[in-house]
Amino acid sequence: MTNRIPILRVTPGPSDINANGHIFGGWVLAQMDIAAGIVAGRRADGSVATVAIERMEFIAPIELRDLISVYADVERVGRTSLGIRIEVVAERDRGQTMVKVTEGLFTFVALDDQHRPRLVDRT
Ligand SMILES: CCCCCCCCCCCCCCCC(=O)SCCNC(=O)CCNC(=O)[C@H](O)C(C)(C)COP(=O)(O)OP(=O)(O)OC[C@H]1O[C@@H](n2cnc3c(N)ncnc32)[C@H](O)[C@@H]1OP(=O)(O)O
Repeated sequence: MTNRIPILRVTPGPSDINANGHIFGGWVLAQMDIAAGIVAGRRADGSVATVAIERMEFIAPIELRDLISVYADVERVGRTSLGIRIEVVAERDRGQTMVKVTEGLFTFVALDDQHRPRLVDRT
């Protein structure tokens, strides 16, 4: 994990805290969607849209001062769709502690100019 390059590095803000004092799941889900969309768009060489969140697991809470790294990789290339696996790691205690906080598998569809599914080059 430590040698991999994250697609995003980001910190949550005070407005992202929920009633438990942790970060809203929706905030991290949005970061995952952005990172996975970048990877899917690169692989599909153009526009993509999220069609499904096939799996999403909140493993550990995110804290306000965490530095969040979002990793995303192409897991599957279909006819017009791509499966992107995402892992989110929180860095805390000035880099002393790394915690895997969420993981997920999102499906994207490559889009043409009319926003309809477009074939992805599978070679
Ligand atoms: C040089 C370029 C660099 C680019 C660098 C880019 C950087 C820039 C990054 C920005 C990245 C932004 C990322 C935005 C991410 C959003 O936020 S998008 C917003 C939320 N999503 C939407 O609004 C999409 C709404 N849905 C739709 O418009 C339509 O459902 C779609 C996506 C056009 C698909 O239409 P459809 O008629 O359902 O398509 P259909 O032919 O039935 O299925 C197409 C494929 O999807 C699969 N599929 C459909 N439904 C499902 C499902 N529920 N579960 C699993 N698979 C499914 C099908 O199995 C099929 O797969 P293939 O067998 O072809 O591989």
